[in-house]
Amino acid sequence: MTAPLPQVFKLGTRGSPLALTQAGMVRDALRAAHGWDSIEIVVIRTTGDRVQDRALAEIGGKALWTRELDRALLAGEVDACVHSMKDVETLRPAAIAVAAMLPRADVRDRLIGAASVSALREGASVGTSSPRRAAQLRRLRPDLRPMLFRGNVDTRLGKLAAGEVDATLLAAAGLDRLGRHDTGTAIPLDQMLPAPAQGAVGVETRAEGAAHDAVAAIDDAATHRAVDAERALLAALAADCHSPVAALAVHDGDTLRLRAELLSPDGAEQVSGEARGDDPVALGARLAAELLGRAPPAIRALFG
Ligand SMILES: NCc1[nH]cc(CCC(=O)O)c1CC(=O)O
Repeated sequence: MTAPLPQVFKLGTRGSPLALTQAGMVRDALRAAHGWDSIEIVVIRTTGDRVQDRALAEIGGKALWTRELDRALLAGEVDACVHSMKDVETLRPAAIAVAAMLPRADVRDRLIGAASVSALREGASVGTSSPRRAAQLRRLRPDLRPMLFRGNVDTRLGKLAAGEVDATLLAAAGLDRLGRHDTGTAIPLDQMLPAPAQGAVGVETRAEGAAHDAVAAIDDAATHRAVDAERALLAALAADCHSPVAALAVHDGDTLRLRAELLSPDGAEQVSGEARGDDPVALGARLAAELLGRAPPAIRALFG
């Protein structure tokens, strides 16, 4: 039996300004699709929100952004949860499904504090706690010094303004959603390939039931297929958040073109490649295997 839709549809989210903006976008899309006027946004504090002083990779990884939201979803306290797909583990509980993704935003990273990576002064410090961004920066410029940098977008921009670092990197998607269209300069994709799923907002529901089917009505299939390919690559690599991995799938007619890059943490070693295919999951797995097969030992040791 399928559970009926509740009177008030509850949308779970983290409480950061970006998370709330994204939840509002999902609410608006559900309202437009179904005419619902009773959608309540329920803020749930996650472990990732509480722990601000250490790199996520040290304290347990991406699950820290979803655990409390998963629990509320499975307990029926909310009907759906909104996530940045970039922050969602590839291995998810079987009773939870990604019912929809919103149309993807600008996938690039933006540099804030200099006009380009080459314009940064010799030895500049760059605030980031992303192993991918740190490795990519050092591959481009071994003199740069990545510095641990956490907190939400406004916190990071505040630390930059206070002079704690010379520059920082943030996803264009988050900046744009916060109305910060003029903050920073986009780094070209051939210099910095984004994180898998960057720029994609996903909506998870319980795998079965009316909420799943109602949310599926707002799915952007093109975004969903591309992100599925990127996440399949990540899953096949058995990557964790210590592993510097970049990936981007784009549509080329009916086929997907997936590019990916694996790096050593210091950026000294890199392996990259691309593949095309129709089945997102098979494509991600195939490119992962191909890259691992060619990866130098320093990179292969980070995976599996
Ligand atoms: N890890 C934090 C996070 N998760 C999603 C985004 C940006 C929005 C997106 O990629 O959809 C950000 C901030 C950032 O990386 O600058």
